[in-house]
Amino acid sequence: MSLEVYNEEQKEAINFDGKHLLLLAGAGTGKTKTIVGRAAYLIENGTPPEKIQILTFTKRSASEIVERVKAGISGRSAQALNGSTFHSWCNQLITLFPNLFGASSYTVIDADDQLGLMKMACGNAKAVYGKLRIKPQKILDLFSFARNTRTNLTEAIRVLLHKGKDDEETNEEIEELRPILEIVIKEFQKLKIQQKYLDYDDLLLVVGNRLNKDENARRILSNAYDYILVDEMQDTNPLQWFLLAPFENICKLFCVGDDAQSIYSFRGADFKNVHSFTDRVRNSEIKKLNKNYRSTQEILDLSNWLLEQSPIVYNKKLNAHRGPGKKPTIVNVSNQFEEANYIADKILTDFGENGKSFSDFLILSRSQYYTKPLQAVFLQKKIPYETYGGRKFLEAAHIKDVLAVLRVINNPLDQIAWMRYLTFVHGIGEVRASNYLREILSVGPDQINGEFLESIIPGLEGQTIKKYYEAVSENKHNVKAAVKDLYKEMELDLALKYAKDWQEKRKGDFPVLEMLAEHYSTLGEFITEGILDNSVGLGGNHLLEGSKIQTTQHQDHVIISTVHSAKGLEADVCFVLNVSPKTYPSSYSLGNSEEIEEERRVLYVALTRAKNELIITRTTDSLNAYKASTDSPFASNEEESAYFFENLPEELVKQESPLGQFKKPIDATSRNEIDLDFGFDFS
Ligand SMILES: Nc1ncnc2c1ncn2[C@@H]1O[C@H](COP(=O)(O)OP(=O)(O)OP(=O)(O)O)[C@@H](O)[C@H]1O
Repeated sequence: MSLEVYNEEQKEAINFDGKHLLLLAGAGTGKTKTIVGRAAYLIENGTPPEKIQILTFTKRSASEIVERVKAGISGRSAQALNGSTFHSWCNQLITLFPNLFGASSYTVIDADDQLGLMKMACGNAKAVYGKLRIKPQKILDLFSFARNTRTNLTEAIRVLLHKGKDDEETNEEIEELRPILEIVIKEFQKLKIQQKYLDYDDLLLVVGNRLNKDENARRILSNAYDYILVDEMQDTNPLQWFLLAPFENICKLFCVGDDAQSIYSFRGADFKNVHSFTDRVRNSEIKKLNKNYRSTQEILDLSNWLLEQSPIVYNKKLNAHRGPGKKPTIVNVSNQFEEANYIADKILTDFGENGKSFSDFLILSRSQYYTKPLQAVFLQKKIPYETYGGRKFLEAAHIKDVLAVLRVINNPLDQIAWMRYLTFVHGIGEVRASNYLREILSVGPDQINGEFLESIIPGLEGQTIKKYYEAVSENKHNVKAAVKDLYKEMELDLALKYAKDWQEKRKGDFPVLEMLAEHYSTLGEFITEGILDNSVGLGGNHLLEGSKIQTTQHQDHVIISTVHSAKGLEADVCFVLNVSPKTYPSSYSLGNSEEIEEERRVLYVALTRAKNELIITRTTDSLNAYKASTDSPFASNEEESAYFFENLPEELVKQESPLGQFKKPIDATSRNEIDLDFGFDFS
C-alpha cells in the first residue's frame, strides 16, 4: 500500500472508474500527489506498469512522479513505469515502433541547428527571400507557432507580426508576405527531409498524424497503453491536444490542471482549453480539489488577492489546510548585490542557527540572467546551489563540437553536424568544408569511413578528421567508450578553441558527458534524448534535469529556478526576486491585456510555491521611478502604468529593507510655513 495519505476528494479521483477524467484544481491542492496515487492504485490493481504513461512538462517532474510511485509500491513491480515529456515520449514511440512511424533513422535537431538549417533555406531561396525584411529566426517562430496552435500561416503572421490586427492595410501586408514565407518554409522542410532531421514539433506531428489518420496504428498502440496520465493540462497547446485526441479511443486519460497556472501561451497553450474538456473528450468527467496543503493562509491570502485583481474570473480562493503562519515579507533593496547578500545571509543564518537545510530554499526569478549576481555571491559564500531553466547542457558549444562527430556516424546525411565537425579542425574554413561535404555526400553512406575522409582531405587536417571519426566508429556500440576516446583525441583542440574559459568552465563538462553516455545503448538515443531534456547546474556542478545522474557533491543545495521551470516545485522558504514595476508585468507585455494576465499567472505560480515563508524582493529605484511616472501629470494611460503590487493592501505583507525596518516615518498632518531666519544676531 502506498505511503501517501489522501483526502476524500483525492481518493475519489484516484479510484475513478469512469473512462476519462480531468481533475481541475488550484495550486498546492495535491494534483501531482493524486497522479502519484492514481498510478500506484492502477498498478496495485493489476495494470502492468509499462501500460501506463505519465506525461509532464519537464523530465525532472516526470522522474519525480515515477520515483514516488516506485517508493510507495513494494518490490520491483513498478520498475517499468514510464514518465516523460511529450517530446521525449514521442521520440520513444518513434524508436519503439520503427515500422509504424517510419522515422527511426532520423536525427532530432535542437533550436541552434534549426536556425542553421533555416539560414540555408533562406540562402537557397535567395531570389524571393532577398525581398523580405524578416530574420530566419522569426520565420522559424512563425512556422512553429502555426504548427503548435494549428492555425494557418496567415493567422500566425497576423498574431506574431501584427499583434492580431485585422484591417485592410494589415491584410495587404500579410498577403504579400505569405507566399514568400511559404516558399522559404517549404525549402526548410525539404532540407530537413533530405538530411533526415526532425525538429521538436515534428516529433509530435509524426506521431499525431499517424494516430489520427490510421486506425491500425491506434489498434497497435491500444495494445501498448491502458492509461495516460497528464500533468499540467492547462499548458497543453493545440498540437499536444491533437496528439492526445486519438488516445480517447486507445486508452483512458487522466489529466490534471489549474487554469490559474497557465503560463505557456507563447508556445500556443490556451488555458481556456481545459474548460472545454468534456466537450472535446467523449465519456469524460471533471472533478475538483479544494484544499491547499502546501502553504500557510497568509501566503494564500496574498496569492488570492493577486488573482482577484484580474479581470478574468478563475473561481479560485485557496484555503490553507495548515492554517495561519507568517506574513509574506517584501524586502526593498537598493540594488542586486544588496538583494543577493540579504538572501545569502538569511540562508546562512537559517542554516546555521535555525537548523534548516539548503534544500529548504527555493529562489525564483523571471530569467536566469537576472540571478548572475546572486550566483556570484553564493559562490563567494560557499552556498551550494543548482539552477533550473536556461540553456541545456548538450547545447553548449564545446559539447556540440564533440556531439557533431557522433552525429555524422549516427546519420551520415546530417549536414549540420558535418559542417561543425569539419570546421572544428584548425585550418578548415566554411568554403573548404562545403567542398569536402559535397564529396562526402556524393558517395554512399557505407563508403564513408576514416580512410575515405583522409583520402579527400589532404594533410594534417585529414589525419585529424580520420582520428576523430575512428574514435567513434570503432566504438559504435559502446556510447561511453566512443565519447571517452573521442574526447581524448579532441581535448587539445578543444582547449585551444576555448582557451579563455577552458579550465574554469568547460573542461569539467566532459566527465559528465561520459557519465551521461553510460546510460544509452545507441548513439542515436544518446544524441536525441540528451538534447531533449537535459539541463545544467551552474556553480561548478552540473546536473541533468532528469534524475539519471546527479554529479553534484552536495545533495543538499539551494535551487535557483526560472518561474517557468518551477512548475510543481515547492519549498519551505521561497524568495521571489525583483517583483518590481516593469518586471511584473514585464514592460514587454504592456498594452496587451492577455499578456498582462499571463504575467499575473506567472507571479501567481511563483507565490504559491512557498510553504512557510515567502520573501519577495523589489528595487527601490524602480519603485521611485514608477511613482514619479504615475504621479506625473504626463502619465500615460492606466494600463501602461500597471504594476501588480500597486494597490497591495498593507495588511497582507510586512515590508523591510536590509538596512533596517522599512517604514515611512509619520509626518505632521498639515503643512507649516517654513521657519527660516538668519541664524545669527546682526549686532
Ligand atoms: N491529503 C494530503 N495530506 C497531506 N498533505 C498533502 C495532501 N495532499 C497534498 N499534500 C501536500 O501538499 C503539497 C502540494 O501537493 P502537490 O504538489 O501534489 O499539489 P499540486 O496541486 O500539484 O500543486 P501545484 O499545482 O501548485 O504544483 C505537497 O507537499 C503535498 O505533499
